[in-house]
Parts: sequence; structure tokens; C-alpha cells
Amino acid sequence: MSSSYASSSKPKRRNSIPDKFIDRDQVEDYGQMSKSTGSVNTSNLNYQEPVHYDNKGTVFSSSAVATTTSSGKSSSSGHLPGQQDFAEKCQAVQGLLTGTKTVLENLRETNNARFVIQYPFLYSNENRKPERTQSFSGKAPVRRVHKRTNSLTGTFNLPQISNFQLEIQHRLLTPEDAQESNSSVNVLKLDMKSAEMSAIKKDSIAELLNVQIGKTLNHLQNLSARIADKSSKVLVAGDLNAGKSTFVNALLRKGILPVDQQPCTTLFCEVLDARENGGREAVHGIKDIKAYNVNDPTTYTIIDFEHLERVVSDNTEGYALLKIYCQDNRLSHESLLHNGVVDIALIDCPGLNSDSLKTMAVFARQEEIDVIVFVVSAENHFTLSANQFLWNASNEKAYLFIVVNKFDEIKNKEKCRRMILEQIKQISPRTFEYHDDLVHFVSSNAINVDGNPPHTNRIPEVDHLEESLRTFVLKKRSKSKLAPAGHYLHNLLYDIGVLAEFNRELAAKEYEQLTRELEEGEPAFRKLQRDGSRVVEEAERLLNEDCRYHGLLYVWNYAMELRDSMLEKIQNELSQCELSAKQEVSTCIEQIQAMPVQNISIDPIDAKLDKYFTNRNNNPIQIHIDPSDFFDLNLGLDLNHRMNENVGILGISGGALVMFGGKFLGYNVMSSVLKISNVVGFNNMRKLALPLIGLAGLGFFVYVVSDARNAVSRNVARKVRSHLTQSNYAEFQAHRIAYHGRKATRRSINYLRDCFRRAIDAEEQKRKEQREKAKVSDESKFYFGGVLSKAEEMSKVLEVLGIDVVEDEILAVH
Ligand SMILES: Nc1nc2c(ncn2[C@@H]2O[C@H](COP(=O)(O)OP(=O)(O)OP(=O)(O)O)[C@@H](O)[C@H]2O)c(=O)[nH]1
Repeated sequence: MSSSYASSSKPKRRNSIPDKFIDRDQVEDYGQMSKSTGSVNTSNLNYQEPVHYDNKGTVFSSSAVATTTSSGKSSSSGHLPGQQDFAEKCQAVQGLLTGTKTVLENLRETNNARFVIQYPFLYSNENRKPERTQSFSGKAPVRRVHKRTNSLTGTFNLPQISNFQLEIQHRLLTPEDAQESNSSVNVLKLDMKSAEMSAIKKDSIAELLNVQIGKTLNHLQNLSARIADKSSKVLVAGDLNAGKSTFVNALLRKGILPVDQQPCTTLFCEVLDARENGGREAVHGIKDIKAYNVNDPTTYTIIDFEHLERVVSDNTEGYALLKIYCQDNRLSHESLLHNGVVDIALIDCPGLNSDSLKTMAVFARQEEIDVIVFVVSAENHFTLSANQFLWNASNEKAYLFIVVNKFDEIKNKEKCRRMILEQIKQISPRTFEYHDDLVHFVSSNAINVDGNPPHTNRIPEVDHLEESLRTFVLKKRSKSKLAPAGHYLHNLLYDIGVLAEFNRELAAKEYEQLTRELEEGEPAFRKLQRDGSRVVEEAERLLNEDCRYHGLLYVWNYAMELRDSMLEKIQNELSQCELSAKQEVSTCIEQIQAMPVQNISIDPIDAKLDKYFTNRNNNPIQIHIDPSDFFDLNLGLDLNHRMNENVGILGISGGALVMFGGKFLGYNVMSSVLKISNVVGFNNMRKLALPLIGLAGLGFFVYVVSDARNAVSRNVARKVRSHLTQSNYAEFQAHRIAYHGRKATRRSINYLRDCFRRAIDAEEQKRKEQREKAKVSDESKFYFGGVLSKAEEMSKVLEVLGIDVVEDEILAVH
């Protein structure tokens, strides 16, 4: 498997911007416009508009980018010298930081609520153990390195993953592999160690990404705060008595710091604009530098200006630092302390000696020290301490600003210049390379510190020094404040681009797959719906037409002998009827369950017919034998009565016929009733009439005694018949059996209907989820496309700003 992602290069610096990223005409345009306008329209770099989902794929307002590239012309290379340029870049970078934050926050939200963002780990899809793609095979893991080039027009290459072939479920590496190999993402790189190696699932990745985004947002906040901080510190260091304090006074055009022929500065003196102290000039003696707060008088001691010289030279109070707030009424283009862009603080250091060397080195390394100005006496050149300090400092700061002071004392100035430059070349080659701007030969005490010198008295060397120093501070500040943000943004935007591109591809694939599945599943779903209706209808038909059971009450021709045997026979007949009905119902249910149904599984259920057909007769017959049952004196009157009873039974059974209706019960119940009528009525009547006629002549007594057995039989039979008639026994039992038969069958049909309903509901739910997922995938596809565009555009702006350039480039331009 190959991947264009794998074959694409990691971000290159300033040498090859993919065309899809940068409109080269526009980049050129920036340059042309910068020459004409000389300014960056930072109002057009507003990236604070929220990112929104939009079904149509309009993911975020592109006005920022559009206006930036069309009307908001920036400086072409970002190398406009001066304060304006720096201020504009600060604003622009702040805009980019804010825009990137918005994108990240939105990504996190998307990750949580919409589309689980995945990481572009690369590996083979074919083997269980992930392997490198061809492009990576046999090579060490590719790490992104900030490769610097001379070109200012390049940006990074986003990997092209349009041909990505990985399946979603196979796209994650094990944490180990991911650690060592190809995660393309650096700033947003996940801490894979914290994830359970075997359980690295999509959700785990998503959680890790959230954590990483949180960290990144914090860092963006810090970078933003750092850029917002307008202060910058210039450390003025040098040998004892080299003229550092004189030089600082000269820059301020004020004789604030004490100057002496003897070494006099014993502590660090930081000179700041009085505006930082509410516009009041003051000296604050500080013992605990970290605790110092200009608004909290308990953190410092106010020192009178008249005592400043004593404190600076003696420092008996043991101050670590003096903060000297100084009013500078000059215009911003003349003043260093307040120059309109950066509030520069000048820190006058004690002269170097072996004791102070370490302290000085620590101080110089501080992050807020943007520039080191090293004052060296032209008379003494560089001492051993100076050499050592500069050596360390040049490692730290790369470039140094060197003031060769007391040049007025030198007779052979050229020779001195040559010798000192030679020394500088040894100590800091890069400073030497730009010595025109970084090394200045002046006489600080020639500058009038009692007020602004008249224009006629201006000293060209000092003017040049001040201009160079201001520019150097601003450039260095650009480097120290903006470059970290530039670096970070550059990498971060690359990462966002990678994630967006990768996930856009995934979303597109998921959308395609889900849409295809939905389309493919449509016919089967329709068939399932049709089957459901058809099978239930068929089952209903079976219930109504084919489920039958036989008649009732075959018992009367046996019930004539004795009550118990009659009742037993009746019960047996009833049981037979139930059994027969049960078998019919069972057959019917089997037919229902055996109906051919595709695509759904219907587990046969226990019809529980015993429950419906066994011992359900809760209306037992109870006949009591009385002494009068042995006598039957109404023989002659009995015939009509019996016939009436039979008719009554028929009528009752007719009620049952109407009640159950149709073919289902009508015939069988009626035939049962007729049988009952025949047995109990006409047959028994004939059977009993013959003995009665034969015995008539023997006399009433003989008749009564001899007829007792038959009378018992007749009376018991009459009682049984009467009971059955009065209790609607036949109708009740017919109704009961029919009711339970239908109930058992209905239960099977309901089960069948439930099976279909569940299957259809499940399928419907599945398809609904698929549709929703497809919708999210479709939106995500556009969303990530939008994120990618935005990352690209912001990278382009970042590139055009040119803040992420090395000092070589800064100084070369200058
Ligand atoms: N001729 C001449 N003398 C200078 C120049 N700059 C300073 N001085 C003198 O050099 C002496 C020392 O000057 P400072 O400014 O106190 O020197 P420093 O480096 O601050 O001294 P410490 O802080 O004590 O190390 C003073 O007498 C100044 O007048 C200059 O350009 N030319």
C-alpha cells in the first residue's frame, strides 16, 4: 500500500509552498504593496470568528483570509525596519494565536460531540502487526525538523492523503509503534505512554487528543501573554569603569546614574519610564526581586534621588536591584524608554570582575533580557573577564551589541578599531559579521546629559548607535517575543492541517460507506416490512379458517345409569373435546411458526397449550341424591316435559352457535348439542317408556317398589339434565374451549407480529443511525476541509509576516 501522505515531506521551511496553500501572486503582491504602503493592515487578520458547522460546507467565515490576501497588504518579507512594523506584527500574531485557539477549541468540541478525531498513524493494512509504509520502510522515524532556508516565501507541505487506503478499523498503530514511528503530528503529538497499550481505541485517542489540545491552548495563552507584554530589557554590561553609567546617562540624555572615576556601581540599576510608576520619578530599593510589585510599597524602599549615588556605590542596605523611574520628555522616536512600541528598560550592571561574573551571567540569561549591550573601554580593550562573559553571552544570545567607549582618548583610532574588531571576530564571529550595526566606537561623555543637544551639535556616531540599538532591540524583541510564537504556530498549524486533512478523508470515506450501506440495505428493509405484513395476515387467516376442534358432550348416553358414571362420562367427553381442540390449535400454531420468513430469526416459542386446555373446567357438576329420587310418580306426564327440556337445550346451543359464528365453531357445537338432545331426550324416553307400560297392571305398590331402580335412574338423569340445562353447561364449555383455543393461537400470532415489529424497529433504528452518522460524516468532511483551509491560510499569513526568521535574516536585511 502506498500513501501520498507517506511520501510527502515533513514541513519544509520557506522553500516550497504547495500551490494549494499559497497563491504566489498574492505573496508577490504583499511585497509590492508593502513598498507602497509600508504597513500591515492587521484589522484584516482577525481570526476570531467562530467556526461553525454548515451542511453546505461553509465552515467558517473566510472574510479574514480573503481580506488579508486581497486588501490587507502586509509587508512582503516582514522586514520593514522600525517600530511600526513590530507593532503590526504583534497584532497580527495575536490574531493568529486567537484564530488558532478558536480552531482548536472547535476541534475539541467536534471531537467530543460530533466526530471522533483520529490520528494519522501510518501502517500496512494487510498484516496484523503494523508495518511501515513503503516510504518509511527501513528508515528511521521521520521527525520534523525546522529546516531553515534562505527563502522567505516557503511554508510547509501538508501531506497529501487523498489516496489514503486505510480502513478505519485498522488505522491505529499500537502505542509502541506510534511512539517510534510515523505520527506526523508534533505539537499535538499524543502522550501514547499514558494510554493502555492493548486498549488503544478510538475513544482513548480522542481523550488523549482532548488533553493535548488543552495543553496547547494553555501554551497559546502563554505565548499571547508574552507578546502582549510590552516591556523589553537591555542589559548594559562591561568592565569596571568602562563608562557604562555614562553611556546609560547619554542614552537618557540625563545624568541620573552616578559616574565616578573610581569603580562605583555595586548593584544592578534598572532605569524605566516613569509612566510605569504612574508617571512619578522615583527610586525603589528592592531586596527580593521576585516579590517586587510597583503597586505594593511593602516590597521596596523608596530612595531619594539625592541618596542614589551613595546607595549605588555603598549599598549598605543590601539591595539586589534599584528600579529608577525616569521621566523622558523626548518624542517617541528619540526616546528609548518609551518609543511607542516597546517599553525598554536599561539595566546598568556592576563592573565585571571575577566575583560578579557568575551573577552577571545568570542575569544575562534571563528570558526578559532581550539585548546585551557590552561597553568596553577603547583604552583597555577586552579583559579576561570581558572575554569570558562575552563568550558565554554570545552562546546565549548569538548577537551582542558592543559599545567601544572612550574613543576620544585614542589617538590612532583606525588601529584601535582594527584591533578591537579582530578581538570581536574571535569572541563572537556573528557579531563581527554585522559589526557596522553592532559595534560602535563612541565617546559617551561627549553627549550632553543636561538636556537635548541642539541639532547643530548632533554626533553622527551617536545617532547611528542609537538608531542601530533601537532597531536591534526591536528586532531582537521580534525574535525573542514573536519568533517562539511563530515557531509554535507554524508547527501547530501544520499539525492541525494534518489532522484536518486526514480526518476529512476519513469522514469522506465513512460518508461514502454509510451511504452505500443505506442504499444497499433499502431493498432488504422494504422486503422485511412486506414480509411482516404478509406473514401476520397469513397467520390470521389460519386462525379464522383452519383451526377447528370437535363437538362437545358425547356423554349423555352413558350418563343414564348412575350419576357418578354420568358425570365421569361427561368429564371424559369434555376432556376428549379439549384434547381434540388442543391438537387442532397445536397444528395451527405449528403452521404459523413454520411460515417461511427470510432475514429474521424467529425462535419457536412454547405455546403452553396445557395451560390453556388442562383442568380448565372450573364449573364442576354437583348432583345430590335425595330419597325422593327412588320414586317416580309422574311417568305419564314426563314426556312433554322432557321434550321441552330438549328443545331448551337446542335453543341454548343455538346461542352458542351465534356467539362464535361461522365455520369455526357452529357446526361442531350444534352437532354436539343435538347428540346430547338425542341421547338425553328421545332415546332415553323410548328406553324408559316400555317398562312403564308393562308394569301398569300389577298395581301401584308393586310398581313403585319394582320401579325404584329405574326411577333412580330417571330421576338422577333428570337431575343431571336439569342441572346441565340450568347452568348452560354446553354453551359454557363450548365458549370456554373456543376462547382458550383462540387465545393460544392469538398468542403465537402476537409473538410472530412482535418478532417482525422488533426486527423492523431494529432495522429502522439501524438505518436511522446510519443516516445520522452519514450526515455527521458529510458535515465533518466539509468541516475538516474548512479547518484545513483555515490552517493553510493562517500559515500563509504567518509566512508572509516573516516573524519566524533566524537572526541571520534579521540582521542581513538590516
Ligand atoms: N574620556 C572619556 N571618559 C569617559 C567616557 N565615558 C566615561 N568616562 C569616564 O570614565 C569614568 C567611569 O565612568 P562610569 O560611567 O562611572 O564607568 P562605569 O563603567 O559605570 O563604572 P562602574 O560601574 O563603577 O564599573 C568616569 O570618570 C567617566 O567620566 C568617555 O567616553 N570618554
